Amino acid sequence: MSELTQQHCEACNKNAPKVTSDEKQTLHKDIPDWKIVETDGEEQLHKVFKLKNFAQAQAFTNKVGDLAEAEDHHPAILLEYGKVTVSWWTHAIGGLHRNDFIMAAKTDAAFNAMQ
Ligand SMILES: C[C@H](O)[C@H](O)[C@H]1CNC2=NC(N)=NC(=O)C2=N1
Repeated sequence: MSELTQQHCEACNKNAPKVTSDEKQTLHKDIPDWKIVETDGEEQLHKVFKLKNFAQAQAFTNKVGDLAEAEDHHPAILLEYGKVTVSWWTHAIGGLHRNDFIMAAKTDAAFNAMQ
């Protein structure tokens, strides 16, 4: 499990630093299944999680929501039957902050704990 799961988000404002491309490469190695995609000119982390049915997908969605509230860092989540798509990025800076990699790692851990 990535040691990012043990870390916590720092408060973000518009002056917070985006990850450099070196940091991005290093951090991505801890969460290799996440895709880095550009949406409306802003980089985001995306991953699709497959679950057994709607109830399981909803339970996982709620866990991710609880993590988000605990860290005051919030994702976009698409809940479908047997499938949850999670996207992390930092709205305040229009891109990726270290927080997003921490939250992606915590999301993976929450998923793994349900299996
Ligand atoms: C004050 C509070 O920390 C901010 O509004 C937070 C809330 N959650 C957030 N979540 C994400 N993903 N990006 C942000 O910039 C952000 N800002």
